[in-house]
Amino acid sequence: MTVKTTKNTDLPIMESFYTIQGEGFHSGKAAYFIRLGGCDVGCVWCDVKESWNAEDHPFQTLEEIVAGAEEQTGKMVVITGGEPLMYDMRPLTSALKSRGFQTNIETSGAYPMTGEWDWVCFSPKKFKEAHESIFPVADELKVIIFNKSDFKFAEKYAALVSENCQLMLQPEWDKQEQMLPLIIDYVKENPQWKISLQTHKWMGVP
Ligand SMILES: C[S@@+](CC[C@H](N)C(=O)[O-])C[C@H]1O[C@@H](n2cnc3c(N)ncnc32)[C@H](O)[C@@H]1O
Ligand SMILES: Nc1nc2[nH]cc(C(=O)O)c2c(=O)[nH]1
Ligand code: SF4
Ligand SMILES: [Mg+2]
Repeated sequence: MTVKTTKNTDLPIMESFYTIQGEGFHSGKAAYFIRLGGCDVGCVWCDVKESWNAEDHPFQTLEEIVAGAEEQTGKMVVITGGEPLMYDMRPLTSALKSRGFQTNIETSGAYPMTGEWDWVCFSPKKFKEAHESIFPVADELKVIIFNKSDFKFAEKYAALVSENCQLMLQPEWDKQEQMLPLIIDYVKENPQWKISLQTHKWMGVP
């Protein structure tokens, strides 16, 4: 019998799945998602509240996590959650990169940046201030538009990220009908922004 011990590089994993990146700059590409358990940001409209309590999700070793990625054909991995930056992301990203994976992260930026990333999608939240370490390394700023005041919130972060950061506005899923027309008008007036839709939900894939 082998006894499973918990190492401090183990991580709580809610789910892992090979799908199509539905959102943002890499939308439409095949990607293996690894969803970490644990988030204390508390977005009222969060579409994955089951992820919040880390204790609900079993720990996996780095070897187990990477083995799951290696079962798939694609080489792009998206680390999401929950809030991945609640954990030190150096061991996981280094293990993935040493096996030739592209490492992408979806994060609120509410915790200090750790890890070795090929693509950083920064989605700031009103519910918990972002840590300044994310501003220079964000490749993509993806702001969720839940109400009109979120355009001003988006511009506040656009001024903080680097000049070549991609600027994306994504309607909150349940507010799409009201917010999408406003987003369309906004992007026409402010063409530095692009629209991001949650296309996986339209396609009926995870
Ligand atoms: C569930 S979060 C997990 C990663 C990280 N905690 C974050 O918020 O970036 C993944 C992405 O989904 C977005 N998101 C969450 N709930 C949403 C909703 N109801 N409508 C649109 N986007 C949503 C987040 O802003 C984030 O960009
Ligand atoms: N297909 C798909 N694309 C996504 N892009 C970001 C997601 C996330 O929850 O982080 C997500 C997701 O949950 N599914
Ligand atoms: S930060 Fe991300 S996972 Fe956490 S509550 Fe907000 S949307 Fe959900
Ligand atoms: Mg999602």
